Amino acid sequence: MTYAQDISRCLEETIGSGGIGRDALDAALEKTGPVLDGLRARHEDGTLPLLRLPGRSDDLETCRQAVETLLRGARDVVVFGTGGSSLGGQALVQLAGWRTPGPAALPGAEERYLHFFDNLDGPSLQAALKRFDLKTTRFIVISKSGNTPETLVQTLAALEALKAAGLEWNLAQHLLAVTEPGDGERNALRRLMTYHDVPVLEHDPKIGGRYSVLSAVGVLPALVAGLDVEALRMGAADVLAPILEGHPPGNVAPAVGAAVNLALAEERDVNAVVMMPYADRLRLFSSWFVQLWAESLGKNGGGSLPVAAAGPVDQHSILQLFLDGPADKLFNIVSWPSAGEGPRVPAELRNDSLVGYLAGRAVGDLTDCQQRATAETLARRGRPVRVIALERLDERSLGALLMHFMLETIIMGGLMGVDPFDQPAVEESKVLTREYLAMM
Ligand SMILES: O=P(O)(O)OC[C@H]1O[C@H](O)[C@H](O)[C@@H](O)[C@@H]1O
Repeated sequence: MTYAQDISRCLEETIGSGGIGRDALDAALEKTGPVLDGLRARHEDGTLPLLRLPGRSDDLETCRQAVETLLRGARDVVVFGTGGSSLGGQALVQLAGWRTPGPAALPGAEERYLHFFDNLDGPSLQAALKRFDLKTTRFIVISKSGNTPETLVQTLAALEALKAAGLEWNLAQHLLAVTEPGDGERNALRRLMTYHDVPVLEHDPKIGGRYSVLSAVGVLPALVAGLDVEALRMGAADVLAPILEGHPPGNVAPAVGAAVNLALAEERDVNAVVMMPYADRLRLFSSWFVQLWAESLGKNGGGSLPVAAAGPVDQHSILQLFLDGPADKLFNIVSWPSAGEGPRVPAELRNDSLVGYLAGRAVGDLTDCQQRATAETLARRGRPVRVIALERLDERSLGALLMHFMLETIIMGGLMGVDPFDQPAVEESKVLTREYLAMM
């Protein structure tokens, strides 16, 4: 396994009354049994294609070719898409160093820059389209439905800018889209792309946006960033295997995680879940998790509030509240073997009265100790903490982490009796937005 899950500090026997009893955990775990059976059945009959993705590689070649073509002569790659059509890709490419402090270019021989426009904002879009050298700019447009107005408006603006720059004759070189199959009757993005002869990759209609990170939706940006996408899928397969092999729930890490969540909610009124990785390269993983957990489980008056945090930086902002505020949260600390990593403080400073304690230590030594200290301090305060310790920080373990939380979320949906794949409530404001637009 590419990670170890430690839930000991979620238990009453370790942290006192803030934790759950073994009986409550066992009862919750037992409830996951039928949900796991259901997942196995859906893998078998193919009705949940997310579960088939880890075992597939046939589609990766298509993605690779599309990216290779798109990148010819490219300097800037812009990804349009929002929510599940963007956050997974962002979480993946951050592993390659994207949006970590330092130079903005992607690592690699050529100078290449990646930009995700996942929020709609007129002035920033206009300024960017003006500043990009459109001859060397490429657009990857991702929308499952093909009808999300944010993404459509961005794409239409980019098309106009490309035309104004005299590049209308070569739009197929500048754009690549991912959307559901269909004839364009109901899918505006597909119709637009077909009209302009832009290549389109298929988005499986049965893989919802927030579960699509392992599909072309995440794979395309990952390939642009030079990541090993096969390893990503392998990591996901590692997590899925115990479910498909019919292991008891206690041996299925995502089932254990879901059981802990359920028992803490029912027994200890826990209503928030904090995701706190100790790595710059996992900060956007937390953002991806927020959408996954919130949209999947926030239903019928239930669900717990996902909070994206990061260590050690948030020790200097929100940790006070975590330790001493309401005792209503589960903390997930994601660690990796950082000890020995990064620059080292000169050993000669060992006798310095103020920094001597850092002498000879690598930066990673400090973050490793901080991560352990935070987990332990929370536990000593009676706050439930789960530690997910990655064996390494690489594609395989990130694939595992992503799959773990997709499965944990789906299992949690089963335990709560909600459909983890829909988001009916948000549709209402979309309808109202259209009404307001019509009245303007
Ligand atoms: O991929 P799209 O169809 O454009 O959808 C993008 C996003 O927008 C919607 O509002 C949903 O709430 C999200 O679950 C979805 O990921």
